[in-house]
Parts: sequence; C-alpha cells; structure tokens
Amino acid sequence: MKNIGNKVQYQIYSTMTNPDPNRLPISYEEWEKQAREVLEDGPFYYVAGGAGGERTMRANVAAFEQRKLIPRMLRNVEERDLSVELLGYTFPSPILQAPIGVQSIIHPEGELASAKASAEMGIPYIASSASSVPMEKIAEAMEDAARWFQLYWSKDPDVTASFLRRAEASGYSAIVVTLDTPMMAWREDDLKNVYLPFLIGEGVGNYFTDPAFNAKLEKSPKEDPTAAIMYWTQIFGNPGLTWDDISFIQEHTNLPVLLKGIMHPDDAKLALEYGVNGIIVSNHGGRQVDGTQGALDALPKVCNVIQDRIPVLMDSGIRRGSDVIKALALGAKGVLVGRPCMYGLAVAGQRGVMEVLRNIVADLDITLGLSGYRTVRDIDHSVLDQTNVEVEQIK
Ligand SMILES: Cc1cc2nc3c(=O)[nH]c(=O)nc-3n(C[C@H](O)[C@H](O)[C@H](O)COP(=O)(O)O)c2cc1C
Ligand SMILES: O=C(O)C(=O)c1ccccc1
Repeated sequence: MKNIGNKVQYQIYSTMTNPDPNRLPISYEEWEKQAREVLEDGPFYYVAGGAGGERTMRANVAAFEQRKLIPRMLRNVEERDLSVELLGYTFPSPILQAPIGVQSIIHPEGELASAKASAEMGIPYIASSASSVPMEKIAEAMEDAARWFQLYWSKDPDVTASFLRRAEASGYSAIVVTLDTPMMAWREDDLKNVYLPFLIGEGVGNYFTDPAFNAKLEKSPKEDPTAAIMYWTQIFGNPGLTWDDISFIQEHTNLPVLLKGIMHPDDAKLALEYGVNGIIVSNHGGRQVDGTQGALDALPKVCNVIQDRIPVLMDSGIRRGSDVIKALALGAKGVLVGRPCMYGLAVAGQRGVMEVLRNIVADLDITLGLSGYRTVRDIDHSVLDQTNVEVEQIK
C-alpha cells in the first residue's frame, strides 16, 4: 500500500468531470446516517448503541478529540510505507477488521461480504464466534487471505475446544479471546426495542453446525430450533472463568492467543504472567461497561506494563486516519475498526466495507506524511502535544 492516499484521492477527484451516480459516502458521519436510513430500528440500534447511558461510547470519541498531533516539517515524506509486522506476519497496514457478530441483521450477505472486502484489501479479518455463517464458510470465501478467529469462551468446554479445533483446521492464524462479554451488557436501546437477534436464531452459525454443541441436544437445531437457542443462551458465556483457566485455551490450540478487552494495567501484567501472545485494549466499543475510561486513555499505562514484550492492539473509537496515528503514538502496534465497517456493509455490502477500509487507509497514509512520518513504525509519543495530558503515563 505505497502512497495509497494519493492514489485514492486521484481516483476520486478524477470522476469530477464524469460523476459516479452510485457514489458512496466519505465521512463516518455520513455512512452512519445512510445506514440509519436502510436499517430498521432493531438492527440499527443494536449496531450503533452502547451500554447504559452510552458514556463509554462518548469517552472513546472524546479521548481521541483530546489528544492533539503536532506535525513535523521538511522530513521527506515522498515515499511512505504503512506496513507492520504482527506475530511474525507482515500486513499492509496497521488496520484490522474488528470481530463483529450477527452480520445477517445488517446485510443479507453478512460476514461473507465483510470478509471478502478484507481479503480484497489485504486487511486481516477477525471472524466472530457469533457469526451468522460458520467460520469454515468465511474461510472459504477468503481463500488464502489473512484471518484470525475471535473466541467467545463458552461455558461448555467441549464447544470451546471444538471451536479452537475448527479455527485451526480452517486456516485462521490467531485466536482472539474476548474477555469483556461473559454476559450481554445492560443495553437500553435493545431493551427498549425488545431486540436480541440470537433469540430469533441469528448469529448462531458456528454453534448450530458444531458437533460438540449438537451432541448436547436431543434433537438437531433444524428439528427443534427453540431448544437449540435455549441451550445456546445457557452456554454462550461463562462469568465463572478466572486467569488460571487461560491454560485451557493454550492447551487446546497451537495458534497465538490474544486477549481482547484488557483495560487495566494490572490485567496487562497478568496477561504477561499467563504467557499470552498479545492483547487488545478495548472496551468493546462502549457496549459492555458504561462509564469506563476511553480505550485510547487506557493504552499508555497498559503499554508501560507490556514494554514491547508482546504486541498491544487497540479498538473502540477508530474512525479516521488521525485516530490510528494517535493510537500508534500511545503504543499500539495495530488497531481494529468496528462500526465504520458495519455501516459500510449496511449501505453497500462488500463494496461498502471496501470503501470504508480503503478510505481509512488512504486518510492514514496522507495524514502520516503530513505529520512528518514515512512509516507507521516511526511514530512515537513525540508526535503528540504533551500539554494537559498525564505525561508520566506516556513512558
Ligand atoms: C454490532 C457489534 C457486534 C459485535 N460483536 C462482537 C463479537 O462478536 N465479538 C467481539 O469480540 N467483539 C464484538 N464487537 C466489538 C468489536 O469487536 C469492537 O471491539 C468494537 O466495535 C470497536 O469499537 P468501534 O465500533 O467504536 O470501532 C461487536 C461490536 C458491534 C458494534
Ligand atoms: O453485540 C456485541 O457487542 C457482541 O459482542 C456480541 C455478543 C454475542 C453475540 C454477538 C455479538
């Protein structure tokens, strides 16, 4: 993706004399607005909403607003390179697609469209345990493109072990264990709309095709979907887990294990002690605990603990190129993009997700150069204004 920003800008401006009648939005706000127009209340608020009074969602955005970049001049930024190395793989940019379940409520092609968009762009795709279609179908659609599997750690250990086996067998190259969702949060929009997609059999593609899951049912999910959904609600999450259980995951996979949902520096310390291969600083896009710190604000202390021993990624609030730069400046090695991709999916399926990703990457490339950097690896906290922030947090 060398100088991709200039190429995308040129491509867009070159339609000036011959406008494209099917033009898609550019800004995050416009994508969200158009998604609102095409989705019913239930699905739209399921995606757009957060936990409680949405204070965490606002804190995520505010954290990016509060940090300020100070660009550097005259540093030859003619040839830029966005590539990064993560867990021994080289990726074209530090951007990954966040794991998002139940995409059938957003677009009929769901995960197959978003996964193909990722494959086309070379952007790693993190498939959710709660995908509408089984992980093998996503893998097939992506051919040999980079993909990780996000595990919802089931209360049924046979299901967990089976998911790990299936992910390895279908070519996923890392396991992302999401720790912040052992149960669904108090989500006011969904309660108001009386909307929970799983209860109507959406987002259970991996479970209903799983031999370990089906072995626990008297009748197959096809014969008795209600009983299968009931069993799913019992085993989906496990609030009883502790750090000592991490060994179960490590014993059941040869893939690198990343923990998603780490916010506290003491949990970062535990992640190191328990020998995981990476962490993702995240508050789940403000969908789990209302009133937490913005995820960006949790990064410096976490990175201080980790000291580059394992990669730290982050998500929750990434909307534009400059957000990516701020996250990298505070120690992240990569970032996950969530809702923006889903608004792209709602508005225009695979093409929509591709354009959302392409535009964030293009914006990142241009903003990187204009800030005085040729590669994302060169970014550090010196690009940030240190006034009015807790300087001691930034190392
Ligand atoms: C509709 C929706 C479904 C999600 N499903 C999952 C999931 O299945 N697994 C998971 O680990 N995170 C899930 N997330 C959280 C995302 O992976 C990510 O942490 C979050 O969206 C990042 O914040 P952002 O939307 O502000 O970019 C979901 C988020 C949304 C919006
Ligand atoms: O809605 C979510 O945020 C989420 O993570 C989830 C949880 C279970 C199934 C699907 C998505």
